Amino acid sequence: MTTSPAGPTSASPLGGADLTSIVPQVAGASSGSTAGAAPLPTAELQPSTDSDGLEPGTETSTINPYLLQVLSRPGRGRGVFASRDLAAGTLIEDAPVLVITQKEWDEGRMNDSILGEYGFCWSNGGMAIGLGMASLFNHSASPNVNFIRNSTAGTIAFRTFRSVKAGDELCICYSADESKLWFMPTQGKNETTASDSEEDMTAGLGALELSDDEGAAAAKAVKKAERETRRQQGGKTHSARDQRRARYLEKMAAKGDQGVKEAEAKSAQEVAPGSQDAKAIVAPTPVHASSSSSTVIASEAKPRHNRPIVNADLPPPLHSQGSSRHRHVGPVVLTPDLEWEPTAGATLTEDQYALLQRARGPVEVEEDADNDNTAMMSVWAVEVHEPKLTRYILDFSKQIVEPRMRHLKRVRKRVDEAGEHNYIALAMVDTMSGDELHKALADFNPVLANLVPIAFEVPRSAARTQEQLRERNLTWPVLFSPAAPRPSDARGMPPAKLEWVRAGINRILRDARKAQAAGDLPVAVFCTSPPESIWPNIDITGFIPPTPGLRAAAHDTRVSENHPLRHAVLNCIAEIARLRTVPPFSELVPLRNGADYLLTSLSLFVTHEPCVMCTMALLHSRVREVFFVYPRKRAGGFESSYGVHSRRDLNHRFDAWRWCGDLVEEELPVADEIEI
Ligand SMILES: C[S@@+](CC[C@H](N)C(=O)[O-])C[C@H]1O[C@@H](n2cnc3c(N)ncnc32)[C@H](O)[C@@H]1O
Repeated sequence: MTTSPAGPTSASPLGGADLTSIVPQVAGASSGSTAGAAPLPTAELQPSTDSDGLEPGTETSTINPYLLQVLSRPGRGRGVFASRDLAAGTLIEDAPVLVITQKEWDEGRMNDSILGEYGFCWSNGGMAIGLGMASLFNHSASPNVNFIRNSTAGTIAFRTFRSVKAGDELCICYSADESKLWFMPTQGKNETTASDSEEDMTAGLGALELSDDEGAAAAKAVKKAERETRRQQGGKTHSARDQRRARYLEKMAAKGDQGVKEAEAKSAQEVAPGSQDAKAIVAPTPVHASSSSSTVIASEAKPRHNRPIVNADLPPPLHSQGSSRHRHVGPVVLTPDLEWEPTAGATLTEDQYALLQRARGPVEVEEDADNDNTAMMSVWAVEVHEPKLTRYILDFSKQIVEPRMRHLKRVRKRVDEAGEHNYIALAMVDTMSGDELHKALADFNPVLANLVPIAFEVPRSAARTQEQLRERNLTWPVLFSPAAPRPSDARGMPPAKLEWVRAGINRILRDARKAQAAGDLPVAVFCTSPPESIWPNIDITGFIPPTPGLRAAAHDTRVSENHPLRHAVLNCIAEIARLRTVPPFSELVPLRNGADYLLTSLSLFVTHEPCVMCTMALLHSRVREVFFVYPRKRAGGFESSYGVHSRRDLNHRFDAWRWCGDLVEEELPVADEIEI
């Protein structure tokens, strides 16, 4: 294989290094998926110079099995190009990196040097300089390459995520928000820029504004706050949301420049809660994610079109494969887990289990009614004296559609001294009189004219337990329809779990207070994989073990992000979704089908009963249980009549528990008092 004639320039972090020295690494890493892609003879590797205004003279030859080329383009310098068609999902580069610690980076003022344009954010706030082709991928708002950092191996893998034609430039996305770039991106062939996008017509200009100039950023935020105030003074009616936002900006302004910058950065921030700092995103580095990470995903695969690119070549969008479809990117920085002291004891005392109260949805209310063996209803039945009439009577009964009788078996046999009696249930007593039924039978078939309707008291519902079945069959045989096993109260909960729940509740209350102090609504969430010591018995309950170590915390950011959908629960689910796309979570193989829904077998703590939208999101994510403090009787997802968490007409149900114990922090506003 030929050495790059252009090689690295003096401005390159590679210095005078010979690129051939990394070829074995690249070839080795790629060969697994290259199947027969032998390097072409050098004669065929000549870079194209005839189109696209490519500048001759600076190109390399192809240097790896995928025949990537380095070509220069006016306005954006060198870039990486495909010299042959590549299928989606092709690993085109697996580049080793040089890691520079955060201290070295800062002390060496490397951000201000040429390296600042080439560094990838790395774990623990460090930066990495990618060898091989890694540093030469240009930015595109509609990239065709994803990259995944692996801090353990010290490499960055670059993979096409849609098919690429020979001659296409291979681009990654440095940031979905082009206003955070430190240069004015130019548009490549067949590329969409942010400024073309309907979403953001000013993104290009934003790039100029977001320099390192702190004064400009602060001035911009102050202007925004002034606009907000002017709007308020204009005598318009303002929503509580507008007012909260204005108060938030005022608060930030009162904190001085730093506060204004924070507010500005937060509004602009697109990374998920939990990602470390917004500064890294606006810093002049190709920061494809925010700073620190143990192993980090990078590219934002989402193009800036409104519609996702649909391409038959796309690899399956499994988050377990690490191909992120998610807008949020950032490092794996897990929020600390709960600290708790498991208490001894086999069972909870009466006082203890009263600390948790089930939020009962409509199904449970219905099931409670079903549990009442004395709940009866009246039906008309006829006794069949001549077996040959049975068929006619059953045909007649099919004409009467009565949902309230669905749980009844049609025929009841009874044996007494006089012999065997067979009765067939036909209609509800409250829908017709005995005479009307008699006439209907005769009209249906004259052979039924002699039948006399008899009123019976029968069970109102199917049997949920074997015991109920025995009991109810004594009056009339009913169907057996066992209810999902669900505790009616916390009595069966292990005492250790109660302490764990207490720790979770204390934590969200503290987080809510912090959110409130920062100007947001005091609503906080913590979602976690419960410790194995408090799992239910897997063999009996069919409990799917949760993803170990997976956890996230979030709070409501509707005020600070000025966005109506940034509810705490949604923020938290989004963070879990993001975490599942990055190692180590992306590398875990689901234990069984359905085991890798976003919140499968996870527990979630939330200060306030979630709204219906958030409850539905929890249901879709298959959360296992939710603990909350403040109910929202009017519009909550649990305690209102919606009872989203436990409906028979939805395909998942989960437990919702209200914490009724002491609160470590002084009380937060109750849910119906804050506008959430
Ligand atoms: C990581 S380097 C990419 C390789 C670089 N083009 C080179 O020649 O070394 C990042 C720099 O490339 C340039 N660049 C990347 N994408 C660009 C784009 N879409 N438009 C203009 N310049 C771009 C910017 O100057 C940026 O600072």
